Amino acid sequence: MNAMSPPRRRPLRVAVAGFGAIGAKLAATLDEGLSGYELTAVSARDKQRAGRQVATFRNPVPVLDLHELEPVADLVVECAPAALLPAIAEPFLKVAKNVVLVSAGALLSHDHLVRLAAQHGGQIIVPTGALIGLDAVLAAAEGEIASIRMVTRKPVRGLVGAPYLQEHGICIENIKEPVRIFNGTAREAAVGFPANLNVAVALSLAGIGPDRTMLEIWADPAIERNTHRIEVEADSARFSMTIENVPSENPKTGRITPLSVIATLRKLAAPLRIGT
Ligand SMILES: NC(=O)C1=CN([C@@H]2O[C@H](COP(=O)(O)OP(=O)(O)OC[C@H]3O[C@@H](n4cnc5c(N)ncnc54)[C@H](O)[C@@H]3O)[C@@H](O)[C@H]2O)C=CC1
Ligand SMILES: O=C([O-])CC(=O)C(=O)O
Repeated sequence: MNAMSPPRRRPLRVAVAGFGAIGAKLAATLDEGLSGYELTAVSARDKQRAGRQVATFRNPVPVLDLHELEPVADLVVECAPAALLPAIAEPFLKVAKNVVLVSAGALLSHDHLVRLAAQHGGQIIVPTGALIGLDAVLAAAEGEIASIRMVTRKPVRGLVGAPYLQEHGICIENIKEPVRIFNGTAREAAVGFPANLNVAVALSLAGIGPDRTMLEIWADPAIERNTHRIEVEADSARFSMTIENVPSENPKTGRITPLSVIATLRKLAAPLRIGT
């Protein structure tokens, strides 16, 4: 290398844990080429099905069990059911490697993961995901935020099966009008709606925490999109934002979510970073 040539860094080896609506799109994008990264493995519940999909990649990678990912990757992206978060993140954090995660709601019941990152020097990175505006919320949180309120509206098929509905005997399958099914804190929502409200927890962690971030959830038979409206009152600014997400093949997950993960990875490796 002469004095003028740029330093060459070896691409970061990435494992994608979970191969559903988010993981399959992310893995395919990594396979097509994302500067600074190399896909080295994926993990899926149905290994044969994932194997058939991965076989069509330019560079097919192995489909491994979760505990086999750490030795073959520098970074893991968690895109699996929330309950698997510790099994995915712990092996990486224990050896000071970074974890990008989308099941943000699960962080509240597994906050030891943040201590593990601090103890060993790794990092947990939570993309904005299906939400909007965490940059402004983070900036406002450097001052004083008086209140954050979010209202989520989802089509019925984006909410059915949530534990909160079952526990409270709430049946939404045949509703004809919008129904408010939850009014509480982000912490309570994470327990009651683990596959639906990661965004509320991400918002709370960016802002004033899960016990002060207030949330309403509406089941609305007339809408097609998962819609989140946020209202923030702070000493630096007042702002409100709405995002209307096109559902992916998983009706609980907005199509923008894997794109947010891809943008996060791109930003982590970029010579120019835009946004907070
Ligand atoms: N932060 C955000 O904005 C958002 C977060 N999410 C969350 O992201 C996570 C993933 O969402 P989707 O991709 O839509 O889910 P999905 O249900 O489409 O995919 C989950 C994947 O995990 C895999 N899986 C299940 N058990 C496994 C095991 N033992 N080992 C390896 N893989 C296993 C499944 O095979 C499947 O491929 C969920 O927790 C969801 O709630 C979803 C949407 C937005
Ligand atoms: O809006 C979406 O598409 C997904 C969502 O609410 C979440 O997982 O937090």
